[in-house]
Amino acid sequence: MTQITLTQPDDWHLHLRDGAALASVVAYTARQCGRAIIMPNLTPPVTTTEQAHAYRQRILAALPEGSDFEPLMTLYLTDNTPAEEVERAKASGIVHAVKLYPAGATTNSDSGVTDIDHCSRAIEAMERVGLPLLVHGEVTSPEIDIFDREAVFIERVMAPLLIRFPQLKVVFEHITTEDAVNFVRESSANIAATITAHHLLFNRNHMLVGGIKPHYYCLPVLKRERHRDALLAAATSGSSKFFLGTDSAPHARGDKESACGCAGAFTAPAALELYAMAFEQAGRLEQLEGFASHHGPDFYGLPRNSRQVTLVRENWKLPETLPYADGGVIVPLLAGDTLPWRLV
Ligand SMILES: NC(=O)N[C@@H](CC(=O)O)C(=O)O
Ligand SMILES: [Zn+2]
Ligand SMILES: [Zn+2]
Repeated sequence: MTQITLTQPDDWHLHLRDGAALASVVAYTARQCGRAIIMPNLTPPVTTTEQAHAYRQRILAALPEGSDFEPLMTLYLTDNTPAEEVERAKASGIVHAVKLYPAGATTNSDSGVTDIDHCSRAIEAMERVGLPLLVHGEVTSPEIDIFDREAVFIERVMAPLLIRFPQLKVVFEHITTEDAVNFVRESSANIAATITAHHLLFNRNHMLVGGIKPHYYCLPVLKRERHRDALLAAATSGSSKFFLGTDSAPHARGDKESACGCAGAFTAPAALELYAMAFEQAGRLEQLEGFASHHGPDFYGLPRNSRQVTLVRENWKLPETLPYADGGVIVPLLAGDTLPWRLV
C-alpha cells in the first residue's frame, strides 16, 4: 500500500496548555484533526463552564487563519463540583465531558478528586444528563507499585463505579494494560477507552534500556511488551470501544530532560503517522479509519467528519526540536527519526 485515504480523524484526548505554549502547539493538531477533546488540567484547572468558555475562546484565537478545528471542552472534576455545574456544562453545548484525575496522579492533578465518594452527586448528574466521565485510571497510594496502578484502579475504583452508575458513559483514558483492555471489552457498551500511539508502539524497554530516555516517560507509564501486544490487538480489532486519543502532552525540553522530569509525550506533530506505523506493524492498516475517525464520534454522539485526509508512504524526518513558549524548544517523540508515512 502506498497511500491511505480516510475520514478525517479526531483526537479524543489532547493537552493544549495555555498562553504561549498553546499558541505554539495548537496548529499541529488542527492540521490533522477535525476536533479534539481538550484536557482541563491547566493551572488553575478548568472547573466551571464559564472557564471552559473562556479557554475555548483562547484556543480559537490561537488557531491558524482559516482553520475550522473545533475544540471540544471538558471540566475538571473536584471533590466540590456541584451537580448544577454538570447541568450547566451539558446545557452549554460546548462542554462534552468531565475529567476525573485522582489527586496527585499526574501533571497538574493537585486539585483532583481525593475520594470518588465526594463526587456522587456530580456523577449522578452526569449519568442523568448523558455527559461522559473521562478517567485517568490510576490509584495514587504510595504502597502501590507504579506499574500496577492502573490494574489496582480497576479493582478499587472503576468496577465499583460502574456498578453504582450503570448508565454512566465512561472513557477509560490512555489505557496501558491488558487488564484495562479486558475490562473495557467485558463492560457494557457505555464504556470505551482511548489508546495513545506511544503505548501502541513502545514498551518500557524503550524508555529504560541503554540509558533513561525522558521523552518516553509519560503517565500511565509504559508497561511490558505483553501489555503493548494487548493494546495493539484491541486498537486494531475493529471494536468500536477503542478509539484514538493521543494524550499529546507538551512540556518544554528542560522540563523533560531534568533530574525530576515531567510526565508526557509530545506526539501531536506526527500523531496520525505514528498510529499508521502501529497499525501497519499489526498488519491491520485497514482498521485505522474506524479507530481514528469513526468510533470516537459514534461514542460521543457526534457526526463523523465529512472531510478526508491522505497518508502517503514517504520517508520524512521529524525535527529534533520545535519552537515552544518563551523562546524555548520542545522535543517531539521520535525527534530526529525517519517516519515511513506522511500526512499530506
Ligand atoms: N500523560 C502524561 O504523562 N501527562 C499529562 C497528564 C495526563 O494525561 O495524565 C500532562 O498533562 O502532561
Ligand atoms: Zn492522564
Ligand atoms: Zn492526558
